[in-house]
Amino acid sequence: MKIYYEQDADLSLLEGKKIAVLGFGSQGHAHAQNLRDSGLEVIVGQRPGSKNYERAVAAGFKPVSAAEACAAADVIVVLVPDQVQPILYEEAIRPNLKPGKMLMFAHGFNIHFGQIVPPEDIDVTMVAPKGPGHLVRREYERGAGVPALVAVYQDATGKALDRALAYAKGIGAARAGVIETTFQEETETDLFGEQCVLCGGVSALIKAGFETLVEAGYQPEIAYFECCHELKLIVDLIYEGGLAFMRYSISDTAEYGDLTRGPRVIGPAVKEEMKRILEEIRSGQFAREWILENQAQRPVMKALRRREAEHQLEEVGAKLRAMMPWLKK
Ligand SMILES: NC(=O)C1=CN([C@@H]2O[C@H](COP(=O)(O)OP(=O)(O)OC[C@H]3O[C@@H](n4cnc5c(N)ncnc54)[C@H](OP(=O)(O)O)[C@@H]3O)[C@@H](O)[C@H]2O)C=CC1
Ligand SMILES: CC(=O)[C@](C)(O)C(=O)O
Ligand SMILES: [Mg+2]
Ligand SMILES: [Mg+2]
Repeated sequence: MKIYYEQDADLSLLEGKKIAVLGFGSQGHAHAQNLRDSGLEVIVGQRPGSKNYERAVAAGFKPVSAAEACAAADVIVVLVPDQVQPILYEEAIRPNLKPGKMLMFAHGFNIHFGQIVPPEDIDVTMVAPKGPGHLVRREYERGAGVPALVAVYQDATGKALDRALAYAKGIGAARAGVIETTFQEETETDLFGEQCVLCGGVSALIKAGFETLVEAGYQPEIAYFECCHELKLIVDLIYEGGLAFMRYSISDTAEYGDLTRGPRVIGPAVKEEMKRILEEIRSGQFAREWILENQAQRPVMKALRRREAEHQLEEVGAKLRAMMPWLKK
């Protein structure tokens, strides 16, 4: 394993270069501001007429169209949603690629699954933060950083890795550690993580626990505090000191229940399903499904989003969170 830190990255490789950050959303707003605060020159490519445009202006940028940003830039970072990237690539990016420029991503989906095929005379790299965009900004501001993965898909200049590492340093990731990987490994592990553990697995676990208690006649408010609200407090301990520190902090009663019951909840059947989901990712089956879903104007996504929003957990949670104004961001 190769992991890089601040001393391994040379910011001067990007000094005097123009970096076009396309998109001012979750990752975009964080990368643009962190890079600028690191002393680098950033051009924000953001279409007008949206909240994100106003946010970019409020942050002191002068947003231009994606095409204009790409034409002016030496480094182009694609931080619009994955499903939008192939369209933006054809319309605004490809016509403005010149030999020696570097095209960058924060996730490998479109390159790995062949939705974007760049010309051979440019560098193609990735710096993928292992955390949500808003934390990429928040951590940077307090002198810390969110770890990231770095990968090189094409090295036309011979300097692709060093330039990508400079970028990783610019967004603050090198403070926490930047692990070298490939587009394939990043794409497959990122999709697996968000589907099975971080987002899909956790949401399903919370809902199953909540529903079990409510169906047994317990108060939904108590079920919410127990199975959802307190999760953050427990995860914070794991984040700080691993499972051992979490188990040190909880009662012996909780720890015994954890050790004996946890593996029954997440048993062999769950792991078997995880393996099937991983295979769908590796084979491209998930990618095809998601690409077609977008082409069909997202019928499944819309139906599922609606159904989720109507879940009792969300209703009860909104009511309880309103009484804790300090949670609001
Ligand atoms: N979210 C995260 O924390 C993480 C994301 N990533 C990766 O980073 C990349 C960006 O993701 P994320 O930050 O979530 O993206 P967002 O959904 O936050 O991106 C929103 C940005 O894209 C613009 N945009 C959306 N649709 C269009 C369109 N049709 N044409 C032009 N611009 C559009 C938005 O502009 P407007 O306001 O005008 O709609 C806005 O600037 C992805 O590759 C993702 O996989 C990687 C790690 C974590
Ligand atoms: C936040 C993150 O890393 C994710 C879950 O991979 C994503 O938003 O795609
Ligand atoms: Mg991720
Ligand atoms: Mg992801």
